[in-house]
Amino acid sequence: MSLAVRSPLKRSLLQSPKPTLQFFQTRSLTITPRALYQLQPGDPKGPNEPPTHTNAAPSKSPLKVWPFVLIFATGTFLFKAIIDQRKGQYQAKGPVSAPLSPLSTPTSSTLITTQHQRKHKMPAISSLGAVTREKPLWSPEQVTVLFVLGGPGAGKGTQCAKLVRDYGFKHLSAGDLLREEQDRPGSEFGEMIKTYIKEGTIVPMEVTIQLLENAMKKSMEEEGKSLFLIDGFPRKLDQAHAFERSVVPSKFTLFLICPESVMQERLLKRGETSGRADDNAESIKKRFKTFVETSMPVVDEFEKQGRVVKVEAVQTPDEVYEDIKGKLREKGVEPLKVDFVKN
Ligand SMILES: Nc1ncnc2c1ncn2[C@@H]1O[C@H](COP(=O)(O)OP(=O)(O)OP(=O)(O)O)[C@@H](O)[C@H]1O
Ligand SMILES: O=c1ccn([C@@H]2O[C@H](COP(=O)(O)O)[C@@H](O)[C@H]2O)c(=O)[nH]1
Repeated sequence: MSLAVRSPLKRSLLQSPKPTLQFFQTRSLTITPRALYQLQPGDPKGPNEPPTHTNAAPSKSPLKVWPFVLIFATGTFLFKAIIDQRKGQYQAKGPVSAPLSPLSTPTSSTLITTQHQRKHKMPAISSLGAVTREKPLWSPEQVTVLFVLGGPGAGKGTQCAKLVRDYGFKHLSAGDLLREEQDRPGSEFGEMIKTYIKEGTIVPMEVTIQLLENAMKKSMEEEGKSLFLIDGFPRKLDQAHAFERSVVPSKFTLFLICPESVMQERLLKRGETSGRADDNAESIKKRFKTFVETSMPVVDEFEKQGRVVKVEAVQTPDEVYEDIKGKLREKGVEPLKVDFVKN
């Protein structure tokens, strides 16, 4: 676009040498040697005295001014065109929301609106910079992450509670973080999260990854914990790639295998008391569909990379946990040692 605009103007300037020539001819008069010059009334009498006359004949040639006007106008036009083009790439047309504390990173005030956000009609997000990072924030030596995946109701939360007790992990449930953000007064994402959860679909990764990163930072700063169990995440390939690229590569994924009929029964039972908007037959059906179509490809990809530990999750919680412990041991992950002191 810029070429089409620039070239006719450029051509007209190049094809017309006259204005430039006229300009230098006019200027050359002012440097006429003093000896050839007759002193006029009003001319300065000394080197520090200004002239008092203004009787120089006004130039009749408009070409003296037009080259400058043309160059200035062209420059301004091109500058504006470039700025507008860049704005279109990075900004939404809609209103811009202010940063909000749990989702904002204090160092970044960048306005990011990705194609993804536009496609999903998300509001422009201030300070959700985590996913734009090209290098991971932490290395696997600094931070250990185990993902815990499985269908809805497979028992991820139940098993994570046991692992926290025995291994000293920090448990971060992506679903819990999203529900917390949904209920936070003043959250600009609350309504959006509510809709995604009710429909059993996956909240855009920018929000979930920023919530996780903020929670990880908090845990490291306040509790000194850098061993994380990330439960119910990543639920989609884009999340998996973005998290490992910009936050930290995971160590491996613990995957709980459970038939839908068993999970449905558990969720309907849980729904009697959980108060969760998605523990009902209609939402459960949608969650199962999302799990098969969107989340299983994540497990499949990690499995191809040899990074999945699979455990059957139909037995009692304690039996499932025994299997998990055995598999973790094979991977070199051991429980915290407790020394009992005999009296
Ligand atoms: N092995 C098990 N046997 C029977 N019930 C179980 C078992 N594991 C978990 N439950 C029960 O099933 C319900 C779902 O468990 P849990 O919340 O741990 O699953 P989840 O995978 O985290 O679910 P979601 O993905 O919906 O958060 C809970 O009521 C829990 O007590
Ligand atoms: O990475 C994630 C994790 C969860 N969600 C949404 O939250 C609900 C509930 O998740 P649970 O793990 O069952 O608590 C899930 O159905 C998704 O809608 C998400 O979008 N992204």
